[in-house]
Amino acid sequence: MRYGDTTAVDGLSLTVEPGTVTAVLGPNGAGKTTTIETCEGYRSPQEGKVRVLGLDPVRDATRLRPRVGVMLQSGGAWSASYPHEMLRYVSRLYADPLDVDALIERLGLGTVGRTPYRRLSGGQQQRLALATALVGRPELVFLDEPTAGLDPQARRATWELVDELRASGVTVVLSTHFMDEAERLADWVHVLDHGRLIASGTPKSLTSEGAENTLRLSGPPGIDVSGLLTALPAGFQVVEQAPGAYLVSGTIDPPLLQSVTTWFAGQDILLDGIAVRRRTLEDVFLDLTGRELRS
Ligand SMILES: Nc1ncnc2c1ncn2[C@@H]1O[C@H](COP(=O)(O)OP(=O)(O)OP(=O)(O)O)[C@@H](O)[C@H]1O
Repeated sequence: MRYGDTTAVDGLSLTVEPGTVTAVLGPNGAGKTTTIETCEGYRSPQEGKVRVLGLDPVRDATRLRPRVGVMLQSGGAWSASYPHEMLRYVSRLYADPLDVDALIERLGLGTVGRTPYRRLSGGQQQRLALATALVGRPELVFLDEPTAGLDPQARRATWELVDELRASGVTVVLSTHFMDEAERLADWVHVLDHGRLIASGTPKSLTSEGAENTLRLSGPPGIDVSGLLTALPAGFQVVEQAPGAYLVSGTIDPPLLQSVTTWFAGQDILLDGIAVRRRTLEDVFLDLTGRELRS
């Protein structure tokens, strides 16, 4: 997929298994939305082939529309419409829709019935977009950043809905910038960068590759950790990830933990947090895509 001189999606090849939740991850501009919108039939690729439920998303759009739910990153709503009105209208386009009132309650939109779409908060607009994607009982749902801008309660409610969709056999493809969300929800994760697939696997397989776990320390900022590095066996890494937050990577075992705390005691530094954790998907993501801010 090219936009002028920009190649947004570049030789990407991936498959989504029916009945699973797949997360598409990647830094800003990686090509996630373009990929998803191409699968939704909103964009035609200049090269390559897309099949959704065995059909061509552009040529067979009329056959696909009743079977596919779409939540766009933004837009897609009539600005003057009320949430109930809009959802009821959309529901009537489907043969066997969900109960609109129940869905409205479920997504916490019961109290905003008389507020036009344009005056809803960003999070309420997101929830209405999610309801619109689900009301037709789709077999396959595309959710582009479904929890962006949601408060923690709404985020959890969305996660539960996605769990239920999977339990009822619906296939879910979502993009997200929340690594904990991908780890919590996804059966399969695809990481894109510069329009290419750079990693693919279950959250568990991706996080168990490389270092087994990490040691996270918190204490005063700006400690010179080069001395600690020399006190540890070869092959370990120590970085100050954020002011006062230190990460030791390598195989963390009890003697290693002892070496670390002994070194800090020798420096007369009192740490206020020590935690041994396995690598998170966020660690993997930053390793794969770098820590620098993208332009
Ligand atoms: N309509 C367009 N015209 C020109 N360039 C575009 C257009 N849409 C996207 N792009 C470019 O294509 C690339 C991929 O964009 P895309 O929106 O697919 O990325 P993304 O991974 O979804 O990003 P984000 O996480 O910021 O939503 C970017 O470089 C973007 O600037």
